[in-house]
This record gives sequence, C-alpha cells and structure tokens, in this order.
Amino acid sequence: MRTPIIAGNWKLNQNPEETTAFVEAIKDKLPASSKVESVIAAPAVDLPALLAAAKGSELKTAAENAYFEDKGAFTGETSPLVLSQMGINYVVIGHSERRDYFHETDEDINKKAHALFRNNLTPIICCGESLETREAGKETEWVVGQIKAALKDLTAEQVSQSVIAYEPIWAIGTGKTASSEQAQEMCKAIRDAVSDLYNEETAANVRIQYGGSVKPENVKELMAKPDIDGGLVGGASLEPESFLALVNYQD
Ligand SMILES: O=C(CO)COP(=O)(O)O
Repeated sequence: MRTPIIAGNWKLNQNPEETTAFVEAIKDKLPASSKVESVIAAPAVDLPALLAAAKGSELKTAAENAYFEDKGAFTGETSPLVLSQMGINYVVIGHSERRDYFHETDEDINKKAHALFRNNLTPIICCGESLETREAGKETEWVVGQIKAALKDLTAEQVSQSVIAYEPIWAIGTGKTASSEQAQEMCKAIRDAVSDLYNEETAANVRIQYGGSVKPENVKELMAKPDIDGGLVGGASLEPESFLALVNYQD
C-alpha cells in the first residue's frame, strides 16, 4: 500500500522566522505520517529553522534542490551529503522552474537522483509538459521521456522508494488545474512506464504526485484517483490553514 504524500514547495518564499512560526502553527494538527505524509520543501537557508521546529513532529522535511557532487569547488551549490547529515528526508529535483530558469537538463537530474540515493536521501522527481507540447498531442511521449532519463541506471529498489511529481507547466501558479482525469491519465502513463522499465512491483510501489494549482477545494477529487498518491503544492502551501486542509484531506 502506498502512503499518500502531500508536499508543500515553498519556492523562494518564507524566511527562517516565518518558517518557525508556520511549523509551530501546524505541528500538532498533522495527520499521522503512517496515514498521510506531510512534507515541507523550503529554501536551503530556511532548512535549519525547518528542522528545529519540525523535530519530534509528524512533519517531514525537504530541500528544493541539491547538487550532484557532495563537495568541492562548486560555488553557490547545496551539498546532498550535508543535507543528509542535517537530517533532511526528501529533495525535489527537476522542477520545471529549475529546468527553465537554471537550464537543468535530464542528465543533470539523473545525476542528482544518483547523488541523493548515495546519501540516503529520497528524490521527489518532477516532470511535466508545456502547453505547446500538450496542444501538439505529445505530452505522454514527453513526460515518459523525462522519466526514463531521470531514472537511468537506478535500481528497482531505488525507484520503489522514489516519489515522482507530475506537474504540467501550464497548470503551475496559473490557477488552471489539470482536470482530475487528465492528471490521472498521465500518472497512470508514468506508472505504466515504470512497469515497462522495471517490473509491476516497482510500479506498484512508486508514489506519484500531481502538482499544479492544487488547493483545499480540489485535493479530494485528485486524491480519489487510483494512480495519484499525493500533491506537490506551491501557492496553497504557504498559509498554515490551507496546508493543514490539504494534508488532512481525508477528514
Ligand atoms: O510548482 C508547483 C509545486 O512544485 C505548483 O505550484 P502551484 O501550486 O502554485 O500551482
């Protein structure tokens, strides 16, 4: 059985003081992590505050990015080794904003996935098509291609533990959610691709999130779909009340 996983991706929002206040406001109202995993992905500079405030609670922690080398002359990067030493649980890799604004390639994302597993961190691997690609009817081919590249040379066991986030670019921050049918269709295509690349058991284990204008009003409908195991949430994860409504969607 796959445990649902709802992750807030704060992007470049919140400072350490706001991080502490946010976690204090939510930490006693989270579902048991055996029922629904609640995760916050915060900017690297906020991670010490996030970890300190989340200590002893059900909240899991994530970084929004990491480099694929553990140490060396890589000015400005974040070490996966240090994230692991700090006690971070997940790292988001391959977000469309990283691909678009910071020119990350499929190859970089694959190297990052390997670096995370080398350091006992779990990747949340993002994929998703542009509006142009969808209008050309090539969205499944595009997304499956991204997933194949991201998973290259990972073991079945590593893929079983991974989280994949399907985020159509046209639905991010636009208020335009993919319909729950469109989201389900792509999440199923991703699971089928994992089954073809590995085996049915791996496909049954991998957790697949949908992201793109997820909010308290649509989370239930999305989570009711058989291949959607969670959400990766931007805007609606920034207020404690809204985040709590998302992670407690089963109540
Ligand atoms: O990019 C996203 C999460 O990673 C989605 O952002 P929004 O929920 O603001 O659309």
